[in-house]
Amino acid sequence: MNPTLSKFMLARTPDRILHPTPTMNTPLPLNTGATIPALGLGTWQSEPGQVKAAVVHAIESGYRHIDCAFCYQNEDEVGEALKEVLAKKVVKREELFITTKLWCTFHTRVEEGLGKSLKALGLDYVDLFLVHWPVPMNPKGNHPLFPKFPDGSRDLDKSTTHIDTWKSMEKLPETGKAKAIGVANYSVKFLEELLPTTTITPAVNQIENHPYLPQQEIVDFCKGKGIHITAYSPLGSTGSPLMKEEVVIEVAKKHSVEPGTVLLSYHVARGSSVLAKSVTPARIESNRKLTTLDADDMEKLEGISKAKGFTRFVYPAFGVNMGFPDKQ
Ligand SMILES: NC(=O)C1=CN([C@@H]2O[C@H](COP(=O)(O)OP(=O)(O)OC[C@H]3O[C@@H](n4cnc5c(N)ncnc54)[C@H](OP(=O)(O)O)[C@@H]3O)[C@@H](O)[C@H]2O)C=CC1
Ligand SMILES: O=C[C@H](O)[C@@H](O)[C@@H](O)[C@H](O)C(=O)O
Repeated sequence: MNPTLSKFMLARTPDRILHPTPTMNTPLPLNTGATIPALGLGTWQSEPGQVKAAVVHAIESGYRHIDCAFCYQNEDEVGEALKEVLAKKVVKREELFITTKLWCTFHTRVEEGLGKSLKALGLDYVDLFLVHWPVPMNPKGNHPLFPKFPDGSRDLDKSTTHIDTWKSMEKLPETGKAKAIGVANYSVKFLEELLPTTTITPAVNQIENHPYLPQQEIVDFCKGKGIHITAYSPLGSTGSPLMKEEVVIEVAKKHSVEPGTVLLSYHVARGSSVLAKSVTPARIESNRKLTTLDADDMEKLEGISKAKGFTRFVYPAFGVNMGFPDKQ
């Protein structure tokens, strides 16, 4: 083993680097006994008209993990892509890892929410079903996805809580329609509320995560509870601003790789899986590459937010204290 890596693993965080030679489909363990491929293709803001081709291209070029959500309003097109690759026998269903998410206006209609996604995706089951945000919104408001009050604030459903939502989520694995269940955008505060009430521990917490927002507290907390972290917006979301970050470029040059490779590999080095969105064929291909980062690389990447502070790119105006340390 690389002596620097070995020193890092022993001296700092013993089991932090799980896969010294990661690949896009390195299987990372979930608390269900299943595994999740290290890299997934994101589909948020992938426009209808573009997302089918992106998903087909990704699967044909080796991706096995696709991240979807009902509120992305493109699951029918993702479904067309899945139908095509399955019909062409590029891949078998059981070789794919498909995630989707329960939208906020469906917290009191969990089975119905999953059913809508399954229908759009053309699937009998998903590998992972996540509560998208721990915030129920009014199912009978003035919009099916984003109900608002006249003053523009989000119309929340205060008659129920994310804890009630999880009780309904827990009924899904026995139906076979969701192999695993989990959460997204949960802070330590919300997990501390939820975990004492559960019969099934969430398999995954999908969170915004990148060198501008390392979220060490929730990463460590989840690790202690056996909850796998999936990192979203690893490139800094729309426009991929982190690709231009000097330290990232420096680490990429050292390894003769693209900055994207560094940004994606950072998560796998922490034991997390990671989602990168692109509808551009060359980027979908380039994002497949992961590399091994050593202790010095990780320290440099961790130094970015120490020097510049935190930046969170995805913070919808729910008007709720999410318990994120960078937002208090
Ligand atoms: N649970 C949740 O609440 C959330 C989940 N997610 C999930 O995570 C996924 C990834 O996060 P997302 O916010 O989309 O952002 P990413 O960090 O993946 O960045 C996407 C942006 O980077 C561009 N890009 C992709 N690859 C490259 C490359 N190699 N070089 C230059 N630019 C590149 C894309 O452009 P282009 O497409 O034009 O190529 C797009 O503008 C989402 O799509 C979604 O599936 C994201 C946010 C919230
Ligand atoms: O998954 C991506 C994001 O969470 C996205 O679904 C939300 O930011 C949504 O657009 C909102 O405004 O609440």
